[in-house]
Amino acid sequence: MESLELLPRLLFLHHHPRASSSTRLHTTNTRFLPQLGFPSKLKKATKNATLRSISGDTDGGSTASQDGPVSFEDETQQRDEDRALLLSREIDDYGSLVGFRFNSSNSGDLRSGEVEKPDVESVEEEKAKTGVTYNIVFVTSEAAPYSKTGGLADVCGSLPIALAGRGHRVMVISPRYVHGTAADSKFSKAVDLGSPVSVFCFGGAQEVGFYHEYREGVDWVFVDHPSFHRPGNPYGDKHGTFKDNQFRFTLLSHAACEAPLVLPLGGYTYGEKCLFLVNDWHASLVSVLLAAKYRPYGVYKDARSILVIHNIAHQGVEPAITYSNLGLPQDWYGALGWVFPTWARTHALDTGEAVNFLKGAIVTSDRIVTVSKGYSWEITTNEGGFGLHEILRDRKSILSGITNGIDVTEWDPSSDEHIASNYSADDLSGKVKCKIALQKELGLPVRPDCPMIGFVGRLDYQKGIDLIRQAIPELMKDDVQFVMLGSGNPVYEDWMRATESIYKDKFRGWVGFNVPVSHRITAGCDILLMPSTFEPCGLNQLYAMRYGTIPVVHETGGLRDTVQTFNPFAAGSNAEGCNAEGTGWTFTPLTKESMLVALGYAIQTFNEHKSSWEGLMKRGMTRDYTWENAATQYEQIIKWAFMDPPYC
Ligand SMILES: Nc1ncnc2c1ncn2[C@@H]1O[C@H](COP(=O)(O)OP(=O)(O)O[C@H]2O[C@H](CO)[C@@H](O)[C@H](O)[C@H]2O)[C@@H](O)[C@H]1O
Repeated sequence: MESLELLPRLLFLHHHPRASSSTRLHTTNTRFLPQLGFPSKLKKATKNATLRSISGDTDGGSTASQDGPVSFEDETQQRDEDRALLLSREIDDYGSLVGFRFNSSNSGDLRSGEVEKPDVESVEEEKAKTGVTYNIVFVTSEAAPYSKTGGLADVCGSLPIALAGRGHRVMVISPRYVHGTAADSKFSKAVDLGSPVSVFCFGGAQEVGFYHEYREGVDWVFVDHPSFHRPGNPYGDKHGTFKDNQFRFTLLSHAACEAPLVLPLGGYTYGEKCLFLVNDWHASLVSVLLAAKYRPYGVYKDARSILVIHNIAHQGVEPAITYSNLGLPQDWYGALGWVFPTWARTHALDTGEAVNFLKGAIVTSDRIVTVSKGYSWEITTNEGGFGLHEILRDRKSILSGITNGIDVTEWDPSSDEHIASNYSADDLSGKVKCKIALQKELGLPVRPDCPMIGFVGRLDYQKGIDLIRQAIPELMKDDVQFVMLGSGNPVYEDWMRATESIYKDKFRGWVGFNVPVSHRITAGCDILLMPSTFEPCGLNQLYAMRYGTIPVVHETGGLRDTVQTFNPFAAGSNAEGCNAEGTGWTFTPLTKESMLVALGYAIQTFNEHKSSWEGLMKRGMTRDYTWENAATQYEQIIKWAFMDPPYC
């Protein structure tokens, strides 16, 4: 079946108007067997493990075999011999191969990086968790630990591992950001696959390479191109946002569409029947390419795409004239076409016409997911949709919200290597040691009794820094300490430095991006403040609760969904607050006054009601933050996506 599945692709190569690009790739690359698109290097390794043994399809097998027809008995014998290679396969109701597992020890030489050796029982156990397994391809501009500016990286660094752990075959594709610094070592285990492809966009053929690392059950694939090799973060540097981001992420999207077809990861391509999880605007072109460039030629007709919106404020909007650069058929302009409202136009002759990448994916993807239920509703409102609310309302029937999980191994106070002392809900004694160590590190007076408030995040309008700025003079009158870690808008960075010099004994502003320090603040503080103007999910409040640090948050999006306000009078509670409810405080409206009231409650409870405070800490620390729950929900949405016909 694998061979049959590849057929449409081959037809496409002959009939596609842009066949020149892709055809050259497949027919001139001597690493590929002409009839199947399999690398010649694999011929030896798969000599016994013919394609028939993978698909169970005898027709497909005879087409595929290099050694002539093989009888059923021979085939069975071969299957037994190759048992170490092929552990299980998954065929859907239509006979298509939808998933398989194989023992990479036989093909270890083909797989770069670490070699996983699953045993048959554990693989079967994993598969039992899900019933059906899928080939899932995450496309993202950042994935921890390789690249990170925020929560997108956290999600794309940990959800794939959770899904792979449940038996799916999972690939993550993101750019290979290297620029000759120590940070490049994060990519050092990824090896060059030696299979560059040419993609057509921006007026010509652009050659991109692929690097690969197999880690924790996931194929981490990095798209290599000179435009990803420059100082700064994935989106910009000290001079601002890179001006060629549309080019860079168009490359990523084109490369991501080719990867499942051409990269023999662990010996086999992912093939056409895969599920693309496209994250935010940087990957949004994938959904449009599937519908406009591939599917009309029979390629990816069995694939589906799901758009995951982590932040609707960033949409990838560029002048309409850039459409012709994107490598899309001219008559698909409408998918990305976008007109700014009159008030947002810059001058009288401005027609407001633009291309909007995120809109393109909202229109063409098969399902849409946001990172919390609350946010999935908010983006359909005038206030929360950033201009896309009406289109989202139209697609409401395929819009869902799934609250993020977190990496509970990286964020575990009982084993965290970044913090001064480990602790858990059963033994909280280490937490105060973390606080003392943090106060020492920051040069603040060492006072375990003084409530310490923390903030960690991008210094961006979204994160409510203006509210903190307004509230600081009043807050600093209280007996508190406040530490902020963040980078971003230079205005806010300067303000943090200036505030530190005014309140030397109370305030610290750490300008920069520093993961170990973020762990130490999360562990050392008593309270974490998140006055976000909007927050699709928010991860820091989850990290905080897991570390026994009480979140005080604006009641919005995922913050409202995940933080429950403390209620000392819940049914059955006694004077000591036993059986009380809640894990923090939420406030609304988004004003300085209501934020200070919520902070006041938190400070008072910390100072005067120790047992209630401990209850708050323990309730937060013992919650389930794993990805299991979210992964199950993603599986459901994937299943629904495959039940419906694809967008075309
Ligand atoms: N200066 C710094 N030093 C070290 N670490 C820093 C840091 N600044 C931020 N971080 C880290 O970056 C991550 C930020 O995650 P968030 O979810 O809070 O926000 P973000 O807005 O980036 O993500 C978007 O995507 C995520 C994922 O879906 C949603 O939760 C969120 O609401 C949405 O806005 C956390 O791991 C945090 O610790």
